[in-house]
Formats: sequence, C-alpha cells, structure tokens
Amino acid sequence: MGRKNKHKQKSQSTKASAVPETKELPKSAKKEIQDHVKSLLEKCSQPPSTGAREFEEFLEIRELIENIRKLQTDQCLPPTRRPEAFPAFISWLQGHSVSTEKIRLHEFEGYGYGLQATAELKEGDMFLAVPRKTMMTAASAQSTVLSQLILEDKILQVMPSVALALHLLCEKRSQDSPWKPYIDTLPEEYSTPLYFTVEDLEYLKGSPALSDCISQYRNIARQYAYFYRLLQNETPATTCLPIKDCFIYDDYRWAVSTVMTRQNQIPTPDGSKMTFALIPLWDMCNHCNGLITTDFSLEKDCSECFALRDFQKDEQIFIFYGARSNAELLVHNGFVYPENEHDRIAIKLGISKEDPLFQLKSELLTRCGLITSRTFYLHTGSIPVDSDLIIFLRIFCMDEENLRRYFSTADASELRQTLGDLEKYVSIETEEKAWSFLETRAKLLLKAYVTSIQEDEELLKTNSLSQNATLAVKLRCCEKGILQLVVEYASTRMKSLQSQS
Ligand SMILES: C[S@@+](CC[C@H](N)C(=O)[O-])C[C@H]1O[C@@H](n2cnc3c(N)ncnc32)[C@H](O)[C@@H]1O
Repeated sequence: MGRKNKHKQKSQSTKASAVPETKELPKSAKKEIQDHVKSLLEKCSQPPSTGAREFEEFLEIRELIENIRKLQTDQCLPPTRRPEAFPAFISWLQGHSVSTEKIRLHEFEGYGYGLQATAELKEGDMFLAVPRKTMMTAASAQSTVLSQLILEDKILQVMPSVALALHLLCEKRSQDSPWKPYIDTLPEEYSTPLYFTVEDLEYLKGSPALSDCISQYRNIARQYAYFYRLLQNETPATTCLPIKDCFIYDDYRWAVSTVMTRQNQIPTPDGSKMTFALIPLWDMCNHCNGLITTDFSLEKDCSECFALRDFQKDEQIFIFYGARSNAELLVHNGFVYPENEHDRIAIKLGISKEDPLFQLKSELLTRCGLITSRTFYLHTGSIPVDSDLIIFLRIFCMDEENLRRYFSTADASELRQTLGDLEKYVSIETEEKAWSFLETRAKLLLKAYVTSIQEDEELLKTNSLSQNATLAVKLRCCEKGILQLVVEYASTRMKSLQSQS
C-alpha cells in the first residue's frame, strides 16, 4: 500500500513537467470531437449488423473516427526513432540485471526488429531472463496514477488488457516514466487491422477474417468513445491522468495494438492467477513454428526463454507464439505466416430446424458434446478435417435408422470415438453424403473470393500492394489453399468409397 501511494504521488507531482507539450484544441474543435464521440458511442452500442450491412455500418463508424482523427492531428506525439532508443534500452535492462550476452537487436527484412544470436545456441539453452520488475503489467498499472480509475471503472476491472493499454498510454505521455527506455523502443505503428485502409480491407472480401477485422475496429472505436467520455469527467480518478486532455484516437489504437501484438501471460507473484504483461526485450522475438519455450520462474520472479531449436551465430532467434490460425495472427498479431502448421479456416455449419430429423440429430450431437449450429474448422496439412467436424457431418447426413442405431451406444466417449474415427464408416451412403456436402461447401466458399489463388500469387509478385494489402492477399491465399485441400481430400474419399461399393 505504502509503495502504491509513493508511486502515485510521484506521478502526480511530476505531471506538469513530465507530459510533453500538447497543443490545446480550440473550443469549437473540442465540441466537434465530443459530438462525433457521442455518435460513435451510440452507433457502436447497437447490435452489430450482418451481411452486406455489416460493411456499410463499418464505413459509417470509420467516417466518424476519421473526422475525429483529422481534428486531433496537432495533438499527436512526435515520432520516435526506434534504433536511436536501443542503447539506452540496453543500459536500462542491464541496470535491472538482464543479461544481453547471448542476443542483440537486429532488423530483419519482413519481420521488423528481432533478436539475433551472438553465439551458437543449442536447443533448450536459456537465452533470455527478464525480471518482473521491468514488465508493465495489470498489477504495475495499479501502482500508478491509474490505480483509482482501475478501482472504479467496471470495464477496466474485467478487461485487464484494456487497463494495460491505458497504463502504457499514461506512461508514454509521462516523460519521467520508469518504463521510458522500453516505451521508446516500441514500433511507431502496427499492421493490425486497426491500421488498414478501406482499400486494404477490401482485399479480404470473401474471407471470414473480414468480419473479425470489422468487429475489432468497432470494439476499439466503442472503447475509445467510452474512455473519451469518461476522461471528460472532472473526478479525482481522472484529473491526475496525463491523458486527461489529450486522449487521441491514434494513441489509443497504438496502445491497444502494442498490447495485442506483444502481451504475454504470466502468473501473479503468489502464483494463484495469470495476468497480462508487456515483457521488455522478450517482446522483440518474432514467431515461427515450434513449441512454447517461455516459462515464468516464480522462484526467481522472472520470465525465462529457451531456444526452441539450435540457432547458429548471427541467426535470428524465433519463438513460438502459440497455435493460431493465420486469420488470428493477422487480426491479433498483425502478420500472416504462410508456413503456419496450425493454420485453419472457420466454417459455420448448422442443422436446419426444418429438417424432419432435427430432434434426433440434435440429441445425438449433444451426446457427443456438440451443438446443432456452430463454427467448425478446416485445417492445413494432409488431413484437413478434425473429429468434431467428422462427427457433425456424419450426424448431419445420417438417416433415421442409423441415428437410432447410434443411440444404442451407451458410453458417450465411445460414441464420440466411433463417430470421429475417419476409418470407421457409419454406412457408405452416409459417408458419400458427408464428403459430398463438404466438397460442395468448400467449393462455394472458394467462389466467395473474387480472385483465384493463381491470380493472388501473380498480384503478390507485382509488389504493387501496400504492406497491409499484401497481408490481406497473403491471408486469402492461405485460406484458399486450405479450401482446395479440402476439395481434393473430400473427392479422394468419395473415389475410395465408390471403389468399395
Ligand atoms: C512481439 S513483436 C516482435 C518484434 C517486432 N518484429 C518488432 O519490430 O518490434 C510481434 C510483431 O513482429 C512481427 N512478426 C513476428 N513474427 C513474424 C513473422 N513470422 N513474420 C512476419 N512478421 C512477424 C509482426 O509485426 C508482429 O506484430
């Protein structure tokens, strides 16, 4: 508690000198922003539209945001030059006993900055240990000027990564922040969908990821409007904040993207819960296929990172961020990884209530732990279907006789195992129906894209696209690749069934 107050007082007492000069907005501009924010909050609080209206609504939200951005142009912070901040960052880390012996910061084409091995590393070697005291966490936010707002605000209480984003923004606006050497090394902007132009996003037409990008944009717009209005209130929780009079949309988008693309989960000091953290230097590692090799040592109170394979001297050291599809990587991490072993595409499948066997199918699905309508996944690799999807397709295509036959399997896990086993057929007819349905669905999904995979590959070769449009085209190439695999796989299965019948 004592520590908390000390920090709070320090930040408060230094606020006037610490915050970089921000141009005061004319009253008329402030009023205009307030009006746009009000409309934004109203629009984003409505249930989101679907179908063609979804994109139209996105354009309306976007127009409000662009109006706000125009009025805030003069309030943005001057750009920082990342590499110039590296020497102070390394000294700061060394001052916190972080050894940088095995790594150096280096720029890698196509990856931004990353970590380079200064000597050969063997798989399993520890190359980095970063103590908690250097990290920005939901808990460290509570020992700053933000503590009161976190205590009072219901959104901040339930959304720790939003609290982390505001924590980062407050510290960025405060020149004597203990994290300044770290914050100065962060990218100036990101390639999350929040930075996509309308043209960039249009390259995602036909992809299920477009809806995810729109929904992210809308959520962040709503959060921005919410906090903008909250910060207008003159309360003890807000008046001490360095962002009180300069809560800029571009800054919020930057902070949210920083957190989205760089955060990791670590345990709280007592090990009882997990919390979000920005981990300096560790967050300079880029991603490749592999296994998670970062661990938190409660004993040493630091995050330890081990080599996921052997790395030669001067090679880039990669880590594995986790099993995410390319759509998830684009939306949450701002990149697409064509070699992704965990790539998958979402498809929504459901059984119509008009189906005369709906009740029977619904009950059998429930016994297998599934519901009648949900999102399934098609995967990259030699077997693009998983057991959930196979079970669903089989039940979806079964006739009454088969449905009743499978009801007699008393053990639910045995039922799941049987129906999810590719090699065990329900009946040739059900199999044919299931694979034919999947093939048709995959072909339809392929048709939803305006271009073919070959046209996309040609387009990428021209190098004429913006960086973000390139990501969008890369993503739709990966998705079409999976759908083509599914078409081929389903057709092979059908051929094999025909040869058996
Ligand atoms: C945790 S940061 C890694 C450091 C980052 N490159 C930098 O310059 O600060 C994550 C970001 O690195 C980039 N990145 C990571 N792995 C990548 C990969 N395999 N391919 C392309 N970009 C990657 C993406 O821009 C992502 O948002």
